[in-house]
Amino acid sequence: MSFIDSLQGAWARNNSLLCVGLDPDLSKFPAHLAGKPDAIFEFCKAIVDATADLACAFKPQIAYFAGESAEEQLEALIDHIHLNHPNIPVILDAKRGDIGATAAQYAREAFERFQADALTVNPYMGFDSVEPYLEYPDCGLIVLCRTSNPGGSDLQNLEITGGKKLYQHVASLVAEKWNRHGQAALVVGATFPAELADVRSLIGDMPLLVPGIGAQGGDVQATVNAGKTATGTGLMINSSRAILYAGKGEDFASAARVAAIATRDEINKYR
Ligand SMILES: O=c1ccn([C@@H]2O[C@H](COP(=O)(O)O)[C@@H](O)[C@H]2O)c(=O)[nH]1
Repeated sequence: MSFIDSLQGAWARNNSLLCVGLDPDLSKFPAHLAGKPDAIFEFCKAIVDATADLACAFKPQIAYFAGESAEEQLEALIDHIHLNHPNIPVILDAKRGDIGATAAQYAREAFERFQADALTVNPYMGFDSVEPYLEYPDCGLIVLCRTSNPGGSDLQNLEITGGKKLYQHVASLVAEKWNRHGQAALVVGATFPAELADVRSLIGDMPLLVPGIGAQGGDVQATVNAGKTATGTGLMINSSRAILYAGKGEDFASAARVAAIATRDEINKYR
């Protein structure tokens, strides 16, 4: 099944636009996991199993695994999700971007080694740097457009030809030219709801991955109002730290579930 079909199924089945981010930071783990060789896998598996009926997607951020030389635990985690929660797509957040020959290897890594359903990519190097990912038409290609961090404005808000801003150009370029197989989505931060509404007006119903609620303080009501489609979907609203570290003890997964329910329900209030 394609990423887009799987996402649409999860939106409907779980009645949820919540993407649970998997950013495993050992320094924030509960004490009983300290020193365990597979602590990252065990932590993330418990979060996944506690939230799978509440989510439309899972988003592991590769840096948290690679920084601990734990890529094998990432492979095991994605295998676990596919086996036990086959209807929830996995977005590998790696923000790749390089010349075509290298991008082809990044595509193999994401879609063949890790078996991710979608990958985040950086558009800065242009079309030939994203073309290799189009060889995997069932996999999602999620392109950075207007990121949630304050420094995103340094380049993405620059006015380019015709008074357009760079992020607006990226949105239209992806929607009109790069999305040859209907597999594309964009990243737009919840911390910039006006730009989120602007991007939605440029791209039709293309899905948006929206980080920035929770720990980054983005407003849920403004985010949903700005980004939803006419059917009240179109969004993967990510929260990582606010869910993962909602509890500090052995019951961390139950605490994460409570936080995920509250977030899903708040999102649903405004759909
Ligand atoms: O613009 C962007 C793109 C990606 N991210 C990633 O999303 C999560 C956010 O984590 P929180 O703990 O919910 O703040 C993290 O993996 C980032 O790398 C983003 O924040 N903004």
